[in-house]
Amino acid sequence: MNVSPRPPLPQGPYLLCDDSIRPELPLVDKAGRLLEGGARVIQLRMKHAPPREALAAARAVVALCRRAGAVCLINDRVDLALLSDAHGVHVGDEDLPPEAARELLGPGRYVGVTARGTEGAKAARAAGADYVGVGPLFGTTTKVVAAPVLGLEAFRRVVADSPLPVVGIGGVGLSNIASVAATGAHGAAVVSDALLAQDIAERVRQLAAAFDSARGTGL
Ligand SMILES: Cc1ncc(COP(=O)(O)OP(=O)(O)O)c(N)n1
Ligand SMILES: Cc1nc(C(=O)O)sc1CCOP(=O)(O)O
Ligand SMILES: [Mg+2]
Repeated sequence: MNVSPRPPLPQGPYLLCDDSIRPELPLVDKAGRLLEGGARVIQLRMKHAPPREALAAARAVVALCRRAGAVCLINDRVDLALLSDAHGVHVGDEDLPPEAARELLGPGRYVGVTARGTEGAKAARAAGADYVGVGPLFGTTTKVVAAPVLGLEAFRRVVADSPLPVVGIGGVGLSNIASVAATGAHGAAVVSDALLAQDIAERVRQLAAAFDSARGTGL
């Protein structure tokens, strides 16, 4: 029997806890609000925190997530994932290759990889990834992405053809998360729409309800 050492990544909204949005709010507070709203997957994305602050934040956020029964992935940094006992990492073209991340993390943790289309998803699978983050799905102002916006139709084709679960990213929010769920995507990654909300926890609840209502309907 072939038993995976990692349970499948929970489906639904995939929330990024990002230090570039509302930088005045500590990462651990952001994570607490995301978890209060029921977040089941959090990616800690730190592009500005100096190394010691980043390590402390990773340890604190991972501990919070574990207490809440949520999965915590660290963006880019395999070293911080190991030091903080995170559930895994998310890596892209400018980070360690997924094979190296897998080698360091072993079979018990998740490796997520950025892909721009089906070919990237196939390569990620061959490299030992668990899921692919595919984007930019819609226009985003959170990051300058050196790839064209996919749009829903192209994204739907990637979801259909990908050998790995697909998490859509880029411009996803309450106004369109149902359309992402309807494609059959495993998850929908949300950054600014949640973190800029006045009530972050309530926004996460709304995102989850919208995703669940449309999951795989193909509408
Ligand atoms: C779920 C998810 N998908 C894609 C990305 C982008 O990762 P990457 O290409 O490494 O870019 P940065 O996030 O490091 O700027 C992601 N973070 N999460
Ligand atoms: C971090 C990131 N990666 C992307 C990619 O397409 O690879 S888009 C993105 C930012 C998404 O932020 P928002 O939800 O605020 O649009
Ligand atoms: Mg990266």
